[in-house]
Amino acid sequence: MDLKNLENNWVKEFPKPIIIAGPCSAESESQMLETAKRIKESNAEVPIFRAGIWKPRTKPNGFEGVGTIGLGWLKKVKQEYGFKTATEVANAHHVAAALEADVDILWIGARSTVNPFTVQEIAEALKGTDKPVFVKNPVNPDLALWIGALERLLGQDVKNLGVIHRGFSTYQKTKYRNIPNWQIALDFKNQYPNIPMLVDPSHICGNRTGLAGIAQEAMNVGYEGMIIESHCNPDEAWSDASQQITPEVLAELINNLQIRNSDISVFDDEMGRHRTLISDLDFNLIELLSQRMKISEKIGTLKKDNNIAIFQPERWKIITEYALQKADETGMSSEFIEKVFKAIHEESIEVQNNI
Ligand SMILES: O=C(O)C(=O)C[C@]1(C(=O)O)C=C[C@@H](O)C=C1
Repeated sequence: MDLKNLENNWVKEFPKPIIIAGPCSAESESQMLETAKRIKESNAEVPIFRAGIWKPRTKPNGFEGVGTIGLGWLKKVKQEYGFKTATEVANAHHVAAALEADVDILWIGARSTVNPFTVQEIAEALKGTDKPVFVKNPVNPDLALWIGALERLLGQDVKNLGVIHRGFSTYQKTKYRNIPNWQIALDFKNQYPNIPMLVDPSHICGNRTGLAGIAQEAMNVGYEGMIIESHCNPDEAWSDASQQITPEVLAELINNLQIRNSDISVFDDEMGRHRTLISDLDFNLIELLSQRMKISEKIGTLKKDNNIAIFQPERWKIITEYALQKADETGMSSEFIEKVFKAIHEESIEVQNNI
């Protein structure tokens, strides 16, 4: 059995988009029940209630979760409000306790996905379970590590799988807590269209204002749903207060989501024409790039014969400035053109280095 052949029929049990919502951490029975009640009363379609029971914190002395007592509260949420329940597991003890408490859905967090020993331990503890298990992307942008974690689960006969895109750590200060790096998630989706992918706007944004935008972008590219943090009193939350929203704000966010149709055949003719044009342009782009690299090779030979450094910052500065000016004139994003030209320059230097 291969990841590509998994049927993942468990998804069909849930309305699309699948929404998992609830507090970052379970704090008390009353906090859990009030959050659950208000999500229920908001009438948003949320079939699964989440809560962190064990919290991996960056530094010691932070709130590390209430532990197993919280599993009883999750059970109450299920009994009183009919939600399925979900929590994160990070070692074999967590798995044993969560299975014992009949939590319905489990996920492996981003800090665990990076560690093959941890993933292997969790996978072995989950051996043969038919509960759905989600794997969050690793904190570093490594697609193979993400896929490897799923393979470890499948190796233990865990066949109901899903993934969560929660963004990637970066040292740079950005408007995100974890930069989305959509391309990695889309590469995953491309390779494994049969594995449901949820977005985690809370961890990508780290604040309340960006959540709706990220959730919508994920729906636009065909994600199956989202996992999002909601707390009855977000400002007083014991963990990640700045990214949690009330159940009422959550309901508004869900109700405003536009869900797109994945079937493109309705536009067959028009889409076909546009796609032919794009194919032509792509062909020309590659032709031009190839011509550019051949000229770079000639320059490279001149440089080698005359013992001149390959990297020429003055010339490169002129090229970049011109490209950015053109980007502006044609209404394209300067970040995009900068990225493209950096990639071209890198390759050009490589070509000259190989002479
Ligand atoms: O103009 C040159 O010297 C080149 O080799 C070409 C080129 C480029 O690809 O544009 C490559 C390397 C230099 O750093 C600057 C420019």
